[in-house]
Amino acid sequence: MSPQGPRIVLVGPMGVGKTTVGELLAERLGCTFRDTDADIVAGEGREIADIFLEDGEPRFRELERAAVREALAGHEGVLALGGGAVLDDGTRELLAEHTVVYLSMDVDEAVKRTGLNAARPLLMINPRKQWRELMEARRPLYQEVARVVVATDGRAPEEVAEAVLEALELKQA
Ligand SMILES: Nc1ncnc2c1ncn2[C@@H]1O[C@H](COP(=O)(O)OP(=O)(O)OP(=O)(O)O)[C@@H](O)[C@H]1O
Ligand SMILES: O=C(O)C1=C[C@@H](O)[C@@H](O)[C@H](O)C1
Ligand SMILES: [Mg+2]
Repeated sequence: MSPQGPRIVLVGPMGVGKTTVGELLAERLGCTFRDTDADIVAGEGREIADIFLEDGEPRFRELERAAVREALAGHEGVLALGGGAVLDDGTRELLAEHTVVYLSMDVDEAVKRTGLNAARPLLMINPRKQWRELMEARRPLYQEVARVVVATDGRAPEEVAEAVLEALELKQA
């Protein structure tokens, strides 16, 4: 158990429902929701896509590691991390001892959820292949940091939130 820091940390691929489910969980637990992607945008005064373009992914991962460190130390509600945060060794180390939940989905669900989204240019070209490769590379990293895995396929956000509370035995009668 982590006596301080977030009650729940959500990890998982983009579009899996970290924000939607995180806000529901915060409501259920009577605490606040925070998202490290939003912290980075606020801190930098730039959109994430611009940080990637202007400074490159390695710099973004450094900023993300700092944002995760700060949020783990200073936020006591529900915390969502960026979809690629687990790629960084240092960020994964920071997550040890925290209550991390991996929200998972299969490739079909990922393609359905994100669709042809212009905000995700990487996924415009052969989205199924991109998703398969991304999931194969990241699944072991999500599993490494997570205390529990909650599948989101075919479940409404409320059902996913319920399953998270059940898995963590945080459900109130
Ligand atoms: N369980 C669910 N079933 C169906 N649709 C969902 C579910 N959870 C979230 N969605 C929808 O999928 C989209 C992405 O959800 P959300 O923004 O919560 O994901 P995210 O993990 O926070 O994504 P990002 O990594 O981009 O921040 C939204 O349109 C949301 O309404
Ligand atoms: O999957 C990823 O690598 C990313 C996911 C987003 O949450 C952002 O953190 C950023 O767009 C990178
Ligand atoms: Mg989100």
